[in-house]
Amino acid sequence: MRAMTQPFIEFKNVYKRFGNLEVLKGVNLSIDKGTVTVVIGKSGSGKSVLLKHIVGLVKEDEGDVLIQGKSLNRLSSKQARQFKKNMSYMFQDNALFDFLTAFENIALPLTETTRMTVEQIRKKVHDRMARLSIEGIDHKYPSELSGGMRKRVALARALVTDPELILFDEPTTGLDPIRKNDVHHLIREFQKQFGFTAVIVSHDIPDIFDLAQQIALLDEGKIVFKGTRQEIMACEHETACAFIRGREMLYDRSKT
Ligand SMILES: Nc1ncnc2c1ncn2[C@@H]1O[C@H](COP(=O)(O)OP(=O)(O)OP(=O)(O)O)[C@@H](O)[C@H]1O
Repeated sequence: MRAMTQPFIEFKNVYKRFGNLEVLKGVNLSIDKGTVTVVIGKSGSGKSVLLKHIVGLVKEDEGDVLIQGKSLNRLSSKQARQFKKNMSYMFQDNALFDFLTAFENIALPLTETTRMTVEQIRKKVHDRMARLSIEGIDHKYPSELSGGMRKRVALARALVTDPELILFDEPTTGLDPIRKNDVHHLIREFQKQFGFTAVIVSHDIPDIFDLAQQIALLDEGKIVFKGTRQEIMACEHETACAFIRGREMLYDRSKT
């Protein structure tokens, strides 16, 4: 019975501090398999730190992060390897390697983590490139591509291993509103097609809500609101409402 309802990822009372700075102060969040969760919150509130717990780049001081009911810290090295293999991420700051071509960037997770042949890799990479409409740029370096194209290459790389889980940290940073919507659309389409679980940190409010089954607001070190798009937009939760109203005003201004 428990197995039926077990979340894919669960933060249980997670605390994290850096020196004197307490960033997470008892985070509780459940993420179900195959769903999209959007994490919002003020700049510096700890959204990236939250994501980095899942990747293992940051370790909690107190509490626990569970993957399918098992503490990340208690996975055997084989289980940890398996989990990492089934996960990919698209982070704003380490999007692509400048010294690798578009093809090499997309192929990298396959060359690093699988024993696929050169031909199998070529097929897989070209399939993802075709689905993202970026054929013919195999030999281009990131510096030769537009911002929107670079995001597509990063997305192709995140998708190339058929991961069960993809973490997106502000995947549309630096794009204009049209290209932002373009990336949202691609994430939504691929999530529907491949069914991966997604956790997206985003400031694209309210547009990003269209993708999400669950929206979580991180504020003062805690998840103070969890709900659907309809629930947050109904504006019945004071903090969540104030946050999205503030953001919407900024968002509308940036569109004009
Ligand atoms: N490795 C680290 N060492 C020290 N401080 C850190 C570290 N990582 C994050 N922080 C601090 O933790 C706080 C939360 O950072 P985080 O990047 O998670 O915020 P965020 O909500 O993602 O912000 P933004 O929306 O601006 O990207 C910040 O004050 C940051 O400086």
